[in-house]
Amino acid sequence: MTDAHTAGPFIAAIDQGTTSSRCIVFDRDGRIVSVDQKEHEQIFPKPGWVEHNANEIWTNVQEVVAGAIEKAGITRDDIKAIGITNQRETTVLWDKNTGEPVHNAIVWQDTRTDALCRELGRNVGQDRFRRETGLPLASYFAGPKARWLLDNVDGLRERAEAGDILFGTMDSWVIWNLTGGVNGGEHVTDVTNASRTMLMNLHTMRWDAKIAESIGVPLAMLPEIRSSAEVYGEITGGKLGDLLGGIPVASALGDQQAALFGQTCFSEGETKSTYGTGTFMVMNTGEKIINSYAGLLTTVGYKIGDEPTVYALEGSIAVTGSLVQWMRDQMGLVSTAAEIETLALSVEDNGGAYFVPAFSGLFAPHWRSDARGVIAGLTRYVTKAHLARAVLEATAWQTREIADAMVKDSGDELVALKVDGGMTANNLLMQTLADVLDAPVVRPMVAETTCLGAAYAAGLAVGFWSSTDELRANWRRAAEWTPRMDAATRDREYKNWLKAVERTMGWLDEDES
Ligand SMILES: Nc1ncnc2c1ncn2[C@@H]1O[C@H](COP(=O)(O)OP(=O)(O)O)[C@@H](O)[C@H]1O
Ligand SMILES: O=P(O)(O)OC[C@H](O)CO
Repeated sequence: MTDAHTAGPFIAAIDQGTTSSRCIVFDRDGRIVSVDQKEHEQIFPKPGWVEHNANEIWTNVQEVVAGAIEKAGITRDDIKAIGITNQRETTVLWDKNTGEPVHNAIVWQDTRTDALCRELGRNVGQDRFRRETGLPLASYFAGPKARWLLDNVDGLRERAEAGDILFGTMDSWVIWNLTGGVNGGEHVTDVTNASRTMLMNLHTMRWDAKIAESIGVPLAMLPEIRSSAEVYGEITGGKLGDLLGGIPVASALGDQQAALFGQTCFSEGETKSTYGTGTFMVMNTGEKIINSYAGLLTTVGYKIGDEPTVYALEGSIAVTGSLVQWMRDQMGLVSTAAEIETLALSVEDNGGAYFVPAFSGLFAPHWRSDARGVIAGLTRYVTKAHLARAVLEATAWQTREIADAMVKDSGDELVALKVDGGMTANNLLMQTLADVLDAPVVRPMVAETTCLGAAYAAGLAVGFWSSTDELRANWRRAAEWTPRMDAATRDREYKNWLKAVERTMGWLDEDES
């Protein structure tokens, strides 16, 4: 246990993320009692394709849950409930009779459905998808990934139509396995995860039969859509049956929505941004569904049991922390992610260089799958230290573009930004962010807001916490960065950034993917 004075009971949360799975045990004050984490393999079969082995993920989930319980030195009687949060959109199909995935899971970053999305745009029209699902047609979302599997795995469509194949994002896969798997596992998803499939109607909160038909996904394979905080079932399955049998599985939220919840952004207009592999800024828009005209996603923020649905606007950036990883692993420019800050601090500025990491096209607010990465403004003056600056600035400027879009769509000014995620350890980045946003940036004491949000939702579902007001009292500021950049510099740099963004577009031709 991290704190000798921490007393039970506790809530556990599983975060099934893009690069790793972790389990965290929290106490009633929302403090971390123990953590266990395990990375899984990233599989790149072709350029632009990214897969995960869903069996490896399930094995890791069981190990980290057992690991966190052991590290906390507690037993099943000390745990009141377990919550789930997960990388969103990543899609797995499995045979309900054997529990075996029919293919590796297709990850959210995977661009193999680009051509399919363009075809759907021509045949059905962009507007229809945006209006009903809140999402632009893009390879990012789950529905087209399921269609790709149905078209490319031999005999799969017939098996799916016969009702033998189940579809899930990672929440569904984990919950089904936790609650019994082939022996009666619950096939459910929550409204936040369902809102990323491109198959759920945002207005009715049900699967949209016409949209599903136009994408080519049989309704028979889809899970039941439930709220984000309620008991879906009890742990009975796998290795965890003996250790934690009977513990209620009581929440599910996509990881960015969980972070919104963990940051206690419960009021309309409150906004958080999470800096990990990618970056995701999410604004609570209350019970209002705001159609985006500025390139954001309209999505579900959360739904607690029978309470009304809370909606959100989201700006998703595909590549931020993964650019730092790329500089480390592919370019060898630094040996650890943290070193990028030391290298960047060895120079005053970016030396005129701008790095737009459009590795999977550009997500919000552009949604351009034909874009590819660019380093603009190169001269012989530029050193690797300037590039390190440009790498960090890329995250800040991409956030600025999203913040501008949020102001346009919501009409609300950004008063302050709550941040979390691995990259917030970088002080230079956080200062640059405050500078380019011209707004304060604040980080809470518990930076593991994703797991915390899932724990909060599970705790509310079983009465461990009584209300969101009680949760709000747990939020404590750990650090704050205030803007220091003068307006003229900010405007000049933003203009240069936007020029560099222009240069990424149209790199791929219509017939390329
Ligand atoms: N000090 C740092 N400076 C810049 N980037 C960092 C730093 N520390 C970690 N990162 C980046 O943050 C990401 C990890 O953050 P995390 O929140 O664990 O991500 P995820 O949940 O997406 O796996 C990695 O992409 C890594 O490159
Ligand atoms: O697992 P993360 O933190 O990289 O988050 C991934 C997002 O949910 C993708 O939409």
